Amino acid sequence: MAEEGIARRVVVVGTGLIGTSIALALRERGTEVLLTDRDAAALRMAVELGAGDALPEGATAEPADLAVLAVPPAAVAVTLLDAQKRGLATAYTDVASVKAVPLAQAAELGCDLTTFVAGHPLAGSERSGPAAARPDLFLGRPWALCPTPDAAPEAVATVTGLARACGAEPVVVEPGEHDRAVALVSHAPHVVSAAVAARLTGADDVALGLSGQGVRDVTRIAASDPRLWIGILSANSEPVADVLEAVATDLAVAASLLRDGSEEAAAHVADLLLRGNAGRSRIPGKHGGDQSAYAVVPVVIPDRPGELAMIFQAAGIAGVNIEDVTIEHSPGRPLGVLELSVEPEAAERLAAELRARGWSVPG
Ligand SMILES: NC(=O)c1ccc[n+]([C@@H]2O[C@H](COP(=O)([O-])OP(=O)(O)OC[C@H]3O[C@@H](n4cnc5c(N)ncnc54)[C@H](O)[C@@H]3O)[C@@H](O)[C@H]2O)c1
Ligand SMILES: O=C(O)C(=O)C[C@]1(C(=O)O)C=C[C@@H](O)C=C1
Repeated sequence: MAEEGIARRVVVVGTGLIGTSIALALRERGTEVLLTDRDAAALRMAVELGAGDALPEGATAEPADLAVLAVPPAAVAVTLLDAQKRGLATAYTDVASVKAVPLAQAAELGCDLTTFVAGHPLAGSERSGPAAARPDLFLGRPWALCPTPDAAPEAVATVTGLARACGAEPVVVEPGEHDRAVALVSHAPHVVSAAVAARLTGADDVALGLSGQGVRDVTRIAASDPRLWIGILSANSEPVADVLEAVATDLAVAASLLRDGSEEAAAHVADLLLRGNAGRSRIPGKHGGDQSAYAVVPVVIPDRPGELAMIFQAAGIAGVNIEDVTIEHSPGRPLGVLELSVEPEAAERLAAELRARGWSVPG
């Protein structure tokens, strides 16, 4: 170990979106990374992206400090068994979106659970494969860790160090609790997104042509790889079904109230919308903070090269840290609205600096 909890040499098994993103984040910190994937093209691309070197065939001369198994949930247990038989590393972790089933499979296969600490970074994308990988994917995101009672403290320290090295916040949670939690905040939302997107398969050109940002936001994750997601959902079926049934009840009640058409019925629909506002406001912002804690400074920006860079530079000159950024494009016009989230006390200073430099800052 170079320093406590920080691995010097890491093997990444599975060079898709998550494995390559972890490898890139580690490479930025100078960690030696060895890569392997059963798909030769995915491995080659990860190597070309600078994520590390290909792991030589057969056992490595000296076990790495850590092997990260970034394969689909159904492949975690067999991949762990194989990696442990090859003596790839002194500690092992996975990144699968579901935890209880792969852990039970690993125990059943006779894997060594003293060196394995199951993990799950809560960051990703609707895109798969190494081409979509980013070293900053995990910055400020939670990274669930589910050590079993058998896990050695050294293995827990090494895997905690991996999460921190990728810029994430480790959160220790029991596997069953993890799976129920992600059913609510990740897996059921995925199915709901797919159900909304599925309505569009029969949409005509007029309807599709009127698509705004709302439908794009609600359906972004519906573009994900169905093979990966069926593996996730079927390994967490009961908790996901519980959430989907509750959502389906809300939707069925809303539909019947809308058909009713009375003022009283509309008030009940409004109640669902208000519960939606309340639920949405409970999602933590960056670093687990309250997202409503930031003030938003809107800036009208012409669609010109270098515009964003100049705005960020002006924020730097004003000594204002930008916590988050969104861009709303104005369809068919060479304009957009940039929304800069900043600490409330910095909002006026930033607005004044930007106005002084000629940008339009409404409000
Ligand atoms: N996609 C996300 O947003 C996301 C986020 C967090 C965690 N995860 C989890 O990360 C894991 C990987 O997902 P991904 O999005 O990177 O998928 P991906 O399809 O981009 O990459 C998976 C890689 O694993 C390889 N692979 C599959 N089976 C293998 C095996 N038996 N041995 C070696 N390599 C094998 C594939 O060839 C592929 O390159 C999954 O367990 C998933 O649940 C995904
Ligand atoms: O942002 C996305 O594209 C994701 O769907 C990422 C997301 C999530 O639901 O937040 C999806 C599955 C993972 O297990 C972790 C993260």
